[in-house]
Amino acid sequence: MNSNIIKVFRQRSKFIILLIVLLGGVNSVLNGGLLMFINNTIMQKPLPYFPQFDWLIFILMLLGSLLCSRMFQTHMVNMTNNILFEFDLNILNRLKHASFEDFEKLGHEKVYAVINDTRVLGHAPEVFMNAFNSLIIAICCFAYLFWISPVGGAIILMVMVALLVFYMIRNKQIEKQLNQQRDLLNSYFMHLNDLLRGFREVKMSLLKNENIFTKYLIKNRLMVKDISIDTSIKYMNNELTGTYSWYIVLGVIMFLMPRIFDLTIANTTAFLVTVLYLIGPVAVLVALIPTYTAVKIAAERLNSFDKEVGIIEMKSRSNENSNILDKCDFDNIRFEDVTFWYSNGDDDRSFALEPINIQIEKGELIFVAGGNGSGKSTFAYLLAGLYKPKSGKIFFNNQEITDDLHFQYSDKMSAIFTNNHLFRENYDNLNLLSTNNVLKELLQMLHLTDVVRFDDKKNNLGRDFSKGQQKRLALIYALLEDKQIILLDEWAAEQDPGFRKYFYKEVLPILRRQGKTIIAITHDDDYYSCASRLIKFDYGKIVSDSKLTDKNIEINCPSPKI
Ligand SMILES: Nc1ncnc2c1ncn2[C@@H]1O[C@H](COP(=O)(O)OP(=O)(O)OP(=O)(O)O)[C@@H](O)[C@H]1O
Repeated sequence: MNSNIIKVFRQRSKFIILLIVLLGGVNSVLNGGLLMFINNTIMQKPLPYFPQFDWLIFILMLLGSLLCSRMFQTHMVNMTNNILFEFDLNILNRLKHASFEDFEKLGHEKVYAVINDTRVLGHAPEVFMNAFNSLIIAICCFAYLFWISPVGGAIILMVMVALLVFYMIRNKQIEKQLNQQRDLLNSYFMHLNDLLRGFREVKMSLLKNENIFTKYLIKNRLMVKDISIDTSIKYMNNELTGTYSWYIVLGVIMFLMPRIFDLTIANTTAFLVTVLYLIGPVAVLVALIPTYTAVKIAAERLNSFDKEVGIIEMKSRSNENSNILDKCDFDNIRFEDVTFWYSNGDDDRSFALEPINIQIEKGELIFVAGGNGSGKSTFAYLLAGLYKPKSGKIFFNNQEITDDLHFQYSDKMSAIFTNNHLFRENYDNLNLLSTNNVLKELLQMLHLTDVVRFDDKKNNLGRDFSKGQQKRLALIYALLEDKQIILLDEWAAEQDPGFRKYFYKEVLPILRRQGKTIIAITHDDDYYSCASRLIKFDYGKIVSDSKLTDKNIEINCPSPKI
């Protein structure tokens, strides 16, 4: 089982675990005691001590058991919920510190499925503790049976062990099916993700609508249903075998044992009552087998999730380097022989960027151009610190960006990617109130004044915008973040021709005058002359890098003070 999961269990206070085990143990012994008490009363055997107070002892045992039971359950509820919380926290922490690269490889569906796994794991202690209690009761019962008749006790023990072996063997087959079910859950979330994100496209095509449901989602559920029925029937068969084996045991006690071992009626009755009493705890122990299998599978999946997301040591964020990049204003970024590639397998590179050597200076307005698939966005991800170079180095103000500086490096710039996401909440704590004059000027600059709806209560803006308006709003948010470097990936693609011209000829120069360094990926060759530098990519390689004349910088345009 994964070391992290064990850590979550181990982190519980030893005292609480000991208390729970103790309470469970005492309760089980009291339960066993109550059974013997009842048996003795049936057999009309008086108690060896204080027989005249048997009723009081019975009540005291009952109260003791109730009290232990209640305390045990309360602690269990607390522990289970704390563990569930810690599992959630563990996953959220992983995501918090995960790199974009790891997350991209992982996919959304695995995150959803792994959250499911934590639910299974969180309830594990409860089940195991109940099983532990049942085991103690079973041990007490067997001790009692051996005490009444060692041979009889041995026979029943043998039957039980045989049953257990039978269950274990059958369970091995079921485990494979449960693993299959878990794989199907992953792909179910993947298709569901496709459906929910592409709902509009699905509704536009009868064929797509039909296929995504029948060939993927419903087919997946059908397979899960079939496997689930099969495993449930296997478990049911196991349980029926178990239950009816008990009746055979009862038959042996009733008809065979009195004859073979010469048991008295009183002893036979004691045997019967004890075995009947044993059915409950043994059933709990047997029910543990599927739970154990489910827990094992969930733990393995969580383990591989941990590995895929990668572990980033928290100390790397808290060391003395932590604010090394904060201390200085942006001066330059330098790529030294930076390479990157996507791979299908171990050595199979589907696309590779050839070593990049460039230097970006403060105040530049760089356009990055090139055909589709030439590597512009991959370069942008490297520049943004979302991808780490496979080889080579990136320097920020001559400071090498080592692994522990990557998050800070990314934080130095604002980026708007092609498939930019507008968040529902104001996670950046921006001032989005209607009283913010800077915001008002930016809205004016990007022609959104009449479109935007302020929500002063939530310090947020309404979200009903067209694609082009969303990009403009994203740019406003990026400018409110007030970072010195702005990275734009085909930002103007959704803008109308008039606004596009205004953007290239007026907005970008204003931003430049304010000291921003802008790197914009663009296919708008009509406006390449607006840049101070043009970098062209082709087949993963920079094929040209030319400085242009700064003719568009001095434009008379109202300049918002940001
Ligand atoms: N996550 C990924 N995994 C594997 N290959 C990828 C991934 N992202 C991009 N690629 C591949 O890398 C190559 C370069 O892609 P990139 O997105 O950098 O091109 P681009 O120049 O930005 O193209 P476009 O102008 O179409 O946006 C493409 O061949 C693409 O198939």
